[in-house]
Amino acid sequence: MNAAHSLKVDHLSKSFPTATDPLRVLLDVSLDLTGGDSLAIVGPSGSGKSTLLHILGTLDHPDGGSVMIDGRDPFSLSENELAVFRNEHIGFVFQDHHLLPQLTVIENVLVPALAQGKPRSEVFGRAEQLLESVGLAARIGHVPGELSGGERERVAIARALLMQPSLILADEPTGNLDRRTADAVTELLLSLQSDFGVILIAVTHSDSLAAAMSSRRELQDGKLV
Ligand SMILES: Nc1ncnc2c1ncn2[C@@H]1O[C@H](COP(=O)(O)OP(=O)(O)OP(=O)(O)O)[C@@H](O)[C@H]1O
Repeated sequence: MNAAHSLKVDHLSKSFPTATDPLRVLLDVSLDLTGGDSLAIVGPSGSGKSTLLHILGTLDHPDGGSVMIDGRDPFSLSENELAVFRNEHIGFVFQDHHLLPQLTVIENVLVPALAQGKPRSEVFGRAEQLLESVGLAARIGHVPGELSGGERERVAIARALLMQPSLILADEPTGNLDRRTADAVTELLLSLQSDFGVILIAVTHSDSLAAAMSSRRELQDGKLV
């Protein structure tokens, strides 16, 4: 557990405008997590899982309620401050992993640091170590197109951990993988998350991923139950 990392969500709400009444997706969502916690969010299609993940990732604003990450309200920051905050505090692992096809594996892992102007020499060693942790030390000079789906997902995990985030948000991280590869990626993600004391929130339809996390909540009628 890493008490320095915290996520506190209080009475979050979000609607989207439509031609008639607004579509009320999140009505009253609250969460209280600290470093080392892992939470699976499940729920039917359209229940608002991705909407919630986008707000927790500070990629979208809530209509009401509050989000505090490490005791700070990201939505009180300016656009530029928020971009830096997001880069330093939040790692993303998405189903289609968003790796840049023209960059090598290690360059992809370095992207969050280079985007922030950190010298390559300062972070290269950590990127190498992370790639070793995910079993890809021998592949650092390859491009994503030369890797399997599970290997690409492991690059995305290494990239998400580069900036020593407080929070990792995963959207269907094993959705495109066969069962055996999915189980291996799940095990790796959870073991690194626990070693680094990061908070992990994963949206998933996978029962085996949800069962491996320390808690599981369902989004139902705009609330987590
Ligand atoms: N930008 C938007 N504008 C209008 N409606 C939206 C917008 N984004 C999402 N919605 C609607 O909000 C609801 C929740 O969508 P969301 O993508 O969060 O669901 P989900 O639980 O992640 O679904 P799935 O499991 O199918 O990915 C859906 O009815 C969707 O159509």
